[in-house]
Amino acid sequence: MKSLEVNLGDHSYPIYIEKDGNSLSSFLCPHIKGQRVVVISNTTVLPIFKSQIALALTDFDVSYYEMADGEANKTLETYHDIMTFLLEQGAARDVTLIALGGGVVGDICGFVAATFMRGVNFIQVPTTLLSQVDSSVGGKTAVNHPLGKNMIGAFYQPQAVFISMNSLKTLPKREFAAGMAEVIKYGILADRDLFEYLENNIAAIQQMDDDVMAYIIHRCCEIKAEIVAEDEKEQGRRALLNLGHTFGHAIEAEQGYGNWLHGEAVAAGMVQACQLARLRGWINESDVSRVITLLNAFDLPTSGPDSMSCDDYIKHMKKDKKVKASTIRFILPKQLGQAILVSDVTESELQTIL
Ligand SMILES: NC(=O)c1ccc[n+]([C@@H]2O[C@H](COP(=O)([O-])OP(=O)(O)OC[C@H]3O[C@@H](n4cnc5c(N)ncnc54)[C@H](O)[C@@H]3O)[C@@H](O)[C@H]2O)c1
Ligand SMILES: O=C(O)C(=O)C[C@@H](O)[C@H](O)[C@H](O)COP(=O)(O)O
Ligand SMILES: [Zn+2]
Repeated sequence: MKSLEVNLGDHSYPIYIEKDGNSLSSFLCPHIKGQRVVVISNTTVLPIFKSQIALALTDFDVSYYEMADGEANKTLETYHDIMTFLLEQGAARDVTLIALGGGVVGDICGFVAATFMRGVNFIQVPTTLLSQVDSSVGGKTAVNHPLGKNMIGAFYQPQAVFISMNSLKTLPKREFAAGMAEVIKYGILADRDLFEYLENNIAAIQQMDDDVMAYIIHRCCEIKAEIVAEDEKEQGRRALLNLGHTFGHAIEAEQGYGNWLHGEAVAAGMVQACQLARLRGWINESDVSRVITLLNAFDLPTSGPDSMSCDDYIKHMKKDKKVKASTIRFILPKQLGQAILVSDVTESELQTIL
């Protein structure tokens, strides 16, 4: 068992990382405040882990909410259904919500927790690689709007994050790859050594070698925890975690939520960001090729959908949350391992790379 802390003063919390999930009960229970627990999960994940979570929660009064699977259900309608379920179950301010699943479940459960009776306790138990390295940490909670990704949400931190690497064993290959896109993102934006470690350990990652995955998950959580501790509400540096997302969110919204997985859209978006940086002479052709080669190793897309025009991207990117004074802002790599926020990308530059 490894653990690290997200240092946020009076709302600091631990991230536990374990290989087999055996300590679920001993690490989870101290973070549950009352007797009532509602586990929010989905129709794919709950059947796999219900007996394990039920065993860990034998001392509590537990109910389960199973949402439909998929990004297309990260909506206000599902949010409303969960609220109705909580009220019908008689949940009160002393309830603890547990998000058991990937980023979709985590984001929606977090938003419910932030707003049910103006805020209740919640714990993240992420079961996908993407949610273990990214979405369960940092307190961004949200649902999608047809006009834009994560448009309705709140910053609301969990009480704890419990990662069992064992859960990756049942994860479909395509979902594992989508998680690798966010892993590669950390290498590009913050840690050249991590990027090189990924390049040097492709086979071990593909085989989900325990030690290699433990290192990767821990390092990604460490980078995210450090950035979030410095800038919880994205007033500055946290925006760097959005590398690839300005383009990626446009792809997800334009293609219809769930058709491109979030990680796949981010992969294509990171290549587009690298190409913009290359155009400006910041990173060289060989760095762009290294990013593409690494993404290719996990069968991730390295360009956007052929059907999308530059205008299609711009239409969505104009609604991006980083827009300031009507200007679309992008995260671009200065070099491998360092990224910056830029506000002066021209339409002509976009036309060139898209
Ligand atoms: N809040 C944040 O900071 C943040 C960060 C990154 C991504 N996100 C959001 O996260 C979402 C993507 O998350 P995701 O990639 O985890 O997708 P997801 O939640 O849709 O999970 C992917 C698929 O894997 C299934 N699954 C989950 N765990 C499993 C397991 N152990 N075994 C078998 N199947 C399993 C799910 O049912 C689903 O079908 C997007 O909505 C994205 O916007 C949020
Ligand atoms: O935690 C963050 O900050 C991130 O940007 C992480 C991203 O990987 C994640 O997809 C996030 O949900 C995007 O945030 P948004 O504010 O662009 O919706
Ligand atoms: Zn993301």
